[in-house]
Amino acid sequence: MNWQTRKDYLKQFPVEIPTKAFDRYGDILLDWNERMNLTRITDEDDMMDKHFIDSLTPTLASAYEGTGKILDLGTGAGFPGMVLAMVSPERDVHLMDSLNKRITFLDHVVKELGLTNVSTFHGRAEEAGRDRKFREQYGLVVSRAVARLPILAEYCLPFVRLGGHLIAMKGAEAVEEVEEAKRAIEILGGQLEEIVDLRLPGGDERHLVVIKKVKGTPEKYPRGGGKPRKDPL
Ligand SMILES: C[S@@+](CC[C@H](N)C(=O)[O-])C[C@H]1O[C@@H](n2cnc3c(N)ncnc32)[C@H](O)[C@@H]1O
Repeated sequence: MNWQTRKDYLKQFPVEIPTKAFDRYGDILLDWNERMNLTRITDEDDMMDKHFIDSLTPTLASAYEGTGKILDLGTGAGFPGMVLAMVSPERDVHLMDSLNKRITFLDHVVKELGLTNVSTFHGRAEEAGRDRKFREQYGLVVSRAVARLPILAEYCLPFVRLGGHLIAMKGAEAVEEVEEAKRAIEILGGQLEEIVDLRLPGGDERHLVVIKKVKGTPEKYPRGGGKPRKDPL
C-alpha cells in the first residue's frame, strides 16, 4: 500500500506506524479472502483508510491511554484489534469473535507477523460476558461494525472493569445511536464520557463514542438466547 500518500494524515496518531507489517497483514488478508469471506474492502486506498487508518483512531481518545488489557469484541478479520496490537506492542490485546473461521485466520496472522501480545478467543459476547475469566477484566473494550449501540453496550460493558472504558467506533448515525442507547448505558453501569468526531482521509465521517464504566453491570446482563439483539434495552 502506498503509505506515503497518507503521510500527513498519519502524523496525528500518537504511535509509530509499522507500514511494512501492515502491508504483510493486508497481503495475507487478500490472499485468504479468495477462499474465505473476510472482507468486502479490497481496493488498496480503501484498505488503507477503512481498515488500517480507521482502526488507528481509538488511539486518539484519551481513554486509550494506559497499559491495561484491551478487548476487541466482534473483531472479524482483526479490525481494529490486530492493528491496535501492532502499534501498541506493550499492551495485551484480546480478539474475540463468534465465527471460528475468523479465529483461524487471526491465529495465522499472529503467527506470520510474530505478534506476542495478541490472544484470540472464539466466543459470543452473551456467553463470554458472563464468564469470570472475561467479565469486568478489561480497562478498554473496542468494537467496530458489530451492532447498534443499545445492543453493543449490552455485549461490551460487562467486559469493562470499573473505571475502564468502551470505545464504540461509529459512523454518521453516532449521535442518534447514543440517544437510542441512553437507557441501556445507564442500566449496564456506563456513562457517556465523550464523542470524538473524525474524518477519514477519503472524507468519511467517523465518531468514537467513549463510555466510562462507573458502576458494576447487574448480574443479569448480558442476557442469553439472542435477547440483546431481539429485544434491545
Ligand atoms: C461486520 S463484522 C465487523 C468485523 C470487524 N470488527 C470490522 O469492523 O471489520 C461483525 C463481526 O462481529 C461478530 N459478532 C457478531 N455478533 C457477535 C457476538 N454476539 N459475539 C461475538 N462476535 C460477534 C461477527 O462474527 C463478525 O465477525
